[in-house]
Amino acid sequence: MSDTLVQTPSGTLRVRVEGPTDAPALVLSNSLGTTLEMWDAQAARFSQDHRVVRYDTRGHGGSAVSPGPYSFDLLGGDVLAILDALGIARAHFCGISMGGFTGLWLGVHAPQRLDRLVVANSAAKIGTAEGWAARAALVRAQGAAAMAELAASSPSRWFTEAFTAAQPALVQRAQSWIAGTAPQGYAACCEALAQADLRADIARIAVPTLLVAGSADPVTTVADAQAMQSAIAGARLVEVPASHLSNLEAPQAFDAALAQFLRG
Ligand SMILES: O=C(O)CC1=CCC(=O)O1
Repeated sequence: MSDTLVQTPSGTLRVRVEGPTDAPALVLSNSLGTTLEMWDAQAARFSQDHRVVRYDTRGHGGSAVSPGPYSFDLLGGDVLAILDALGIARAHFCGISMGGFTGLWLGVHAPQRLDRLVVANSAAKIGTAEGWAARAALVRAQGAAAMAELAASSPSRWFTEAFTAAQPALVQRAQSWIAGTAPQGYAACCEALAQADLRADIARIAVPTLLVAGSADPVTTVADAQAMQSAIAGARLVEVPASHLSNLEAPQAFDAALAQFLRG
């Protein structure tokens, strides 16, 4: 499987494209501390009838670790650069957590590039500015040691205890993504999250929107998704039996919700 490197003025982005070139495009955007591989199951399924475009968010995986702090103007602009490079005028977009926030940004700032928007396990304001700033400072100060700690504690943020016990290989694979994330890139994304707040803006989102919430998500809660549903006209909300990385913990429910929504 070969990846494409898309050039932007501030570094390259690792992009993987699968599926028929003339099919509707579906962009998949990863969460903090993961890579485009988090979407393997969804890419296998949806590339049957979509041109699936997934990428490593800046600072992650094989994408540039450009100097931070980042912002969602930058991370959203990266998606537009990918669409431009691939000659895609409009796409469906599905992002999870930080990737979901990128989707909200696109819904507010670049709706002309979106067909349908899926925002999974996310919120118009994720966590607190202080919490993200503290995490970024720790990672910048301690580097690899801090990333190892974050990898060790990631199952409690990402998965239910039952899933962690039942699926150790998958959980270890997810931990390998965060353990392999460049500290400077991770910190720069935490700094973007610290500044990110679209609560006053998401009412402007007019593209058809699906919100996916994990019933056991301690990071971005069902209440966060309900608040977005109240703000975004016509938004649908589906709750799946999972914690934060719901596409990994409940792929059948996640994929069914996504497939039904994309069918229109
Ligand atoms: O802190 C985490 O690992 C969970 C998370 C918050 C934003 C995101 O993308 O992941």
